Amino acid sequence: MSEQRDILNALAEVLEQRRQADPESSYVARLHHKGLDAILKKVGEEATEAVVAAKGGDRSQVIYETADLWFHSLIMLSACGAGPDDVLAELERRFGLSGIDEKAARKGQ
Ligand SMILES: N=c1c2ncn([C@@H]3O[C@H](COP(=O)(O)OP(=O)(O)OP(=O)(O)O)[C@@H](O)[C@H]3O)c2ncn1[C@@H]1O[C@H](COP(=O)(O)O)[C@@H](O)[C@H]1O
Repeated sequence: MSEQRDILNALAEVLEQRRQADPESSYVARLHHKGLDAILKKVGEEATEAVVAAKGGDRSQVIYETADLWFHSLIMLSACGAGPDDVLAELERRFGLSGIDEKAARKGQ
C-alpha cells in the first residue's frame, strides 16, 4: 500500500471518529452537526474554488484547492456511509476501460 493511500485511510479514520466529537473543537464535527446540506454546500464551494484555481494556471493553488475538495469529499463520503477505499475500488474496476467504449456500451443497452 502506498504512503498516499495510507494518508487517505488515516484521514478517513479520523473523520469517522470526529463524527461524534465536540463541534466546539472539531471542524469536521461542526460540519456533521450542521447536517448533510452544509457538507454538500462545502463540497460545491471547494469544487468551484478548484476550477477557478485551475483556470488561473497556478499549479500550487490548484493542488491546495484540490486538497480542500478531496478533504470535503471524504467528509461527504463518510456522511453517506462510504470511504476512500470504496471509490478506489470503483476506479480500479474501471481501470483500462476506455471512457468512450464504456459510454458506447451504456448507450447500446
Ligand atoms: N485536512 C483537513 C482540512 N483541510 C481543510 N480544512 C479546514 O476546512 C476549512 C475550509 O474552509 P475554507 O477554505 O472554505 O475557509 P473558511 O473561510 O474558513 O471556511 P468556512 O468554514 O468559514 O466556510 C478550513 O477551516 C480548513 O482549516 C481541514 N480541516 C481538517 N483537516 C483534517 O481533518 C482532521 C480533523 O479536523 P478537526 O475535525 O478540525 O479536528 C485534522 O486533523 C486534519 O487532518
